[in-house]
Amino acid sequence: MRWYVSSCDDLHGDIELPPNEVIALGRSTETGITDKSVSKLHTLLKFQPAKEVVLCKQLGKHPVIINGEEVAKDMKVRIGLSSVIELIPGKYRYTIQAGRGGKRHLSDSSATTPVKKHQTRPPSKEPAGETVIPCVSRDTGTRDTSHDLSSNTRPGGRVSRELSKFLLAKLECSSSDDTSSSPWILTKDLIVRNSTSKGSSKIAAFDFDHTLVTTKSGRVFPKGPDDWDIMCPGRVHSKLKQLHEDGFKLLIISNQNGIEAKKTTVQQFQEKIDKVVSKLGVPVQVLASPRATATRKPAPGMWIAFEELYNDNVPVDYSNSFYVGDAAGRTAGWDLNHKKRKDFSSSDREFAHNVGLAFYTPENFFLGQAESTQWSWKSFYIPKYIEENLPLVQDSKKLESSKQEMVIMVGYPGSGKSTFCKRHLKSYERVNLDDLKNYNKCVALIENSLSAGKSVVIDNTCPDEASRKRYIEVAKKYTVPVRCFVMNTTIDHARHNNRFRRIAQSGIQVPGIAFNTFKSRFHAPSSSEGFSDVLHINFTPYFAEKHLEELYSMFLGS
Ligand SMILES: Nc1ncnc2c1ncn2[C@@H]1O[C@H](COP(=O)(O)OP(=O)(O)OP(=O)(O)O)[C@@H](O)[C@H]1O
Repeated sequence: MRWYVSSCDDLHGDIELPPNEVIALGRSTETGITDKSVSKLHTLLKFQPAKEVVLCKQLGKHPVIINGEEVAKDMKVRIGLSSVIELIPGKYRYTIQAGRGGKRHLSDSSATTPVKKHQTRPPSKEPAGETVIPCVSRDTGTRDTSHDLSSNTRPGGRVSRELSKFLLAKLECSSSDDTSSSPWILTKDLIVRNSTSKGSSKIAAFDFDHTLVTTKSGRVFPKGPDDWDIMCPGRVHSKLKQLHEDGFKLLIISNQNGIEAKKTTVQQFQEKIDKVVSKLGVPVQVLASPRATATRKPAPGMWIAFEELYNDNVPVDYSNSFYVGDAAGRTAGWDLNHKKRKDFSSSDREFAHNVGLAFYTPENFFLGQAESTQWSWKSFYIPKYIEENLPLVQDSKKLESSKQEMVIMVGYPGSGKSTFCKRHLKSYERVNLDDLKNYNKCVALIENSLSAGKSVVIDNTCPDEASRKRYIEVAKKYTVPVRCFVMNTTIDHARHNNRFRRIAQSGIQVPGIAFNTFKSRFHAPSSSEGFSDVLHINFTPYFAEKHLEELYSMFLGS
């Protein structure tokens, strides 16, 4: 399969990306770009067929925008098919395409290779600081109002069978309730309203609030159960009717966070959906998530449940299916008039990416407006850490000491402290406030262990001097040296771990405020507090099973 870079603005024919060779994209007679803000060697591209990625390095002094994210000079990123590169923000847009045939030309079939092969400054080895930007659904940046889904290059869904099975087993959801004539199936993790339409390989899936319905009052959140209206009614009605006639199964996939937050009830949601579905006048299946487990978008649980339980065992044709949602990560002023507020998140776009569906915004899908390229992913995206391969600890310092000691861990909730202690300080007594419930019990366990000659590790967040001092005092009493291990995990990464713990291990999800509290209290530990050494621990991912790594590598929200 050959890969190409295509000008979205039809500036010239497609440029083939030769495998494992570096080419430059920039100002040249061949590209026709004369704009001085584009350098001659603006962006270097290297197609790596074995990894199915294109490595991009930015050389021009102005940043490029890749999939909505700014990439500064000298930064490298890896991108996939359908990724969009803007050489300068909003201008000279290119997309990565694949094809089996020869070179395609958008406008000039006689175009020669339009950029010079770059010989003098090839990227050296892949840098530690390389960022990975996931490839995106083909809507991004390309003007696509026709929804010709046949050109989607994505081969199929992204979720493996193992992960599907794993998550389905975790979720409380069921395929049917034979004892009831109601279309509703209510379980802890999923609210389902069955439709009369049969399963289909073609799925037209939609978010609910602010995609199919809006509030009558104009508020973001409805004032009450009757504060709703169909979005741009004419367009939505005709589009859904057409899709239904064309054999698409219509599906709503919606987070209903208000239920867990007790702002609304399941019954109120059911009443609203009944009215909306009746007003839409076409059969629509509804799946909604009442709590923040694997069914909460962007996690893939609702889609997995749909595919496995609610599509009459008909396999989904991903080249003919898509998802439309308003949570697209667009920045403020993304519209033509620069008036629109920023999207509250990118969870719809992330959800579509996780499961492998093409993604559209409602403005593009229903109103035919060009997709804005002003967007970015809002959730943490982990593969860059997996690929960075940082050493666990700098300078090959020893983790377990041969002499008795106390280690105090410091790090955000969810930063991986407990996992680290269990894996790397196995012979130490682990003292955890969450397990023991109070400080006195912690001190008792520390004293017992130290007097028995055993090393201890304090596995609490310990953000500031005061929270560490009380443990250092106990160590002093036993004349045992103390080291401090600080987790380098960032706040966003820790939030990601927190979601992963809830989804994969049905563990606790620490409330969001705990992260901000840690951040505001954090005071970097120093040897002046009485530490014989302070070590910085890099988060080093480890997974016992492949499907867990797969889940961890997805967008999970926060
Ligand atoms: N090295 C790792 N590789 C893969 N997953 C990890 C790793 N470290 C932690 N995790 C996952 O991240 C989540 C949080 O990890 P862990 O419970 O160790 O954090 P913590 O800092 O002890 O959190 P808390 O302070 O809230 O108790 C868990 O689901 C865990 O499985």
